Amino acid sequence: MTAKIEAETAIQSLEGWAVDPGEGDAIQKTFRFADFNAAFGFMTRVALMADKRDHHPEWFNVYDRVEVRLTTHDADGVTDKDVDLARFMNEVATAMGARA
Ligand SMILES: C[C@H](O)[C@H](O)[C@H]1CNC2=NC(N)=NC(=O)C2=N1
Repeated sequence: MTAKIEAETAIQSLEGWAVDPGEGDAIQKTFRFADFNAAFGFMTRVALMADKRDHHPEWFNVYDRVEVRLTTHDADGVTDKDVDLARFMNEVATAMGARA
């Protein structure tokens, strides 16, 4: 199993990510896109990679906004799997023209 790491440590190398202030160890980020098409394109690309890695995001979409929360359920906290998926999301979001 992947080892648990501090959420504060996890976000250090991740542009735009923050420690989730809610219950449980997790990291979070809200992505904004040009429209629903771009937001859903982002979600589609991420979903395929997440399933391939067997590591799935918690997320919520309204129109051009995608709110993401990452945690590793099996480890009951944040792990490198979350860091890797967060980094992939940042790359895809940039490619999809996400707003800063
Ligand atoms: C059985 C299956 O491999 C596990 O439930 C996987 C699926 N996706 C997962 N996703 C996340 N975010 N955390 C997990 O611990 C996890 N575990």
